Amino acid sequence: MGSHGTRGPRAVIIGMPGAGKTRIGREAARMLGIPFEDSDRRIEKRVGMSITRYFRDYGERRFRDLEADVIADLLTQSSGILSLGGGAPMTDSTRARLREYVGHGGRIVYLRADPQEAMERAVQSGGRPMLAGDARRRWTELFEQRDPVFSRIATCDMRTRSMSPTAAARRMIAMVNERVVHVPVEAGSDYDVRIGVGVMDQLPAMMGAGPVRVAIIHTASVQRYSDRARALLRKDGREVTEIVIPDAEAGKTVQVADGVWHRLADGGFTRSDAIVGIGGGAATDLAGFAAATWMRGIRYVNCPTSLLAMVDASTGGKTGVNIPEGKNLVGSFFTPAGVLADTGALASLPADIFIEGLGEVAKSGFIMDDEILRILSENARALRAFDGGSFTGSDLEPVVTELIERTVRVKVHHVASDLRESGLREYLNYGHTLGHAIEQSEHFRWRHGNAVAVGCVFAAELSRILGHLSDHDVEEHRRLLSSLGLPTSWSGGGWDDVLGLMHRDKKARGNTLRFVILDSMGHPRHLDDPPIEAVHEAFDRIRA
Ligand SMILES: NC(=O)c1ccc[n+]([C@@H]2O[C@H](COP(=O)([O-])OP(=O)(O)OC[C@H]3O[C@@H](n4cnc5c(N)ncnc54)[C@H](O)[C@@H]3O)[C@@H](O)[C@H]2O)c1
Ligand SMILES: O=C(O)C(=O)C[C@@H](O)[C@H](O)[C@H](O)COP(=O)(O)O
Repeated sequence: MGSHGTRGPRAVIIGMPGAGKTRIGREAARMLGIPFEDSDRRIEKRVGMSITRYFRDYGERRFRDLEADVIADLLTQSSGILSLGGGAPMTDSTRARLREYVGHGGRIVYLRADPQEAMERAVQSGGRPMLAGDARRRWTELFEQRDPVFSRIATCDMRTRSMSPTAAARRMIAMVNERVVHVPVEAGSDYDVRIGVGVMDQLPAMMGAGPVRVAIIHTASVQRYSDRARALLRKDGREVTEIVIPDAEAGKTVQVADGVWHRLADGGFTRSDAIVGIGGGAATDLAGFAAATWMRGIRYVNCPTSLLAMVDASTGGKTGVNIPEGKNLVGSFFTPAGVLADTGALASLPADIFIEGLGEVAKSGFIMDDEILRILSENARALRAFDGGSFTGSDLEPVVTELIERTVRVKVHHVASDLRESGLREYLNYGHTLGHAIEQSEHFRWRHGNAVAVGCVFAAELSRILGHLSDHDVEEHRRLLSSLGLPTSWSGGGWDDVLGLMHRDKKARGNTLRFVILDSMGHPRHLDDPPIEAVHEAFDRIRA
């Protein structure tokens, strides 16, 4: 199975002779515990002679036909890492099959060693008919013909200069496992959310060529990821300013934003410069707000480090700060240039903050994707036992990566055509009307995802009271959330205060409340000005 459920190899490796396709591919396959296949070896097996001899006896034309045939078979039969002969992608029919494979989610890694090193290795190992004669000159000629073709067909471009085969294999696995969600933006620039271990390495590329100065805005808790970002950006020739903001909601204030604006002014930040937000959702909300407001908008890239920020806060362009009267009451819609959700950062995430993030994941399941609910349900015990220290490389890692991708896709579905939240996007606010009121009443001692979990039960109860959702579906909310270690009830606050806070929710219109409820699982709807008794009754039902 390919990385996205396609039939065929997990990855196909292409590259020049001497690039290390066999060595690195074999090592990656060993690490993954899957077979390694090499098209050249398969050809030799099929014809019972060496490639050099086949070439000599039958010529290149016959060899290429045979090669295309063998590769067509391998692309359907192999489930491991498949390395292709150096010239294979130059055959039209093979390229067409490779495109088809990519169309179904397959990954093609173009392995690029240092050209001099690859050439010497290829020349010294001998037995390569395409390098007959002046081998070095032939290698260079072939490189010039093949490089543009390889670059076009590959989905991952991997340079191995100064990497050991083990490090290169690890990097390759990370690239193959990377998920990319494209975010179309009406009347704006599209961008990508890249998810996987090590994706932060793509920060300089995502930053684009324009910015000379880059401000990294982050909390102290993620200093190590900021250090990495700074090193990458400096190596890429950017001037980096580091701005450390207070942790969590304390960092999401107008006062903190004001401090950032002064730092940007002192650093001479112009319209062509940029911001990187690193941290949980509070940090990326603040960084986005600083980017949206500095000179009326400069480029920014988010590098979320908490689960909640990876699945939700970093994408979609809602940026903002809280004021004492309410959460997220000041802000703007301003989309990032890209999002790098480096799942390696989850290694340092405290378990309770990981669990909290599952609140938004479950919300996305409730409103749209029952596969999310299935994955959560089937893996509840393992998710609840999350331990950052042993996360990377564990069986839980692909499960979490899948949940992140699916949740981001739910988000993108709702924001792509409704950036400014005039209707469809409001569905993402399921559970938030009460959720935000709980956070506010608890002075943010309750974490956002936990408050949203209770808010989802409240919204489900409201749906049931109004005759939309079945008893079973409401109990399913409670069962799933509790199995993940999330709260489903709240004993703080009082009805009058909570009602007042809900009236300040951004979905409210004039004097009327507006909620998102469910018609049935996966089918949200708006609820305008509901009978206040029903709202009160739903509130009573979530009291502990
Ligand atoms: N803009 C949006 O669309 C959107 C969507 C959802 C939530 N949000 C906002 O996001 C915030 C909640 O996000 P959150 O749950 O990430 O909370 P958070 O930003 O407060 O982060 C939680 C805690 O985890 C720490 N942390 C984060 N990553 C870490 C890591 N890798 N290692 C160690 N510590 C780490 C943070 O320093 C913080 O202490 C709220 O302010 C919420 O309103 C915004
Ligand atoms: O992106 C959205 O739109 C959302 O509503 C996502 C929510 O999960 C998120 O918590 C968001 O911050 C809520 O925003 P608000 O507009 O209700 O303040």
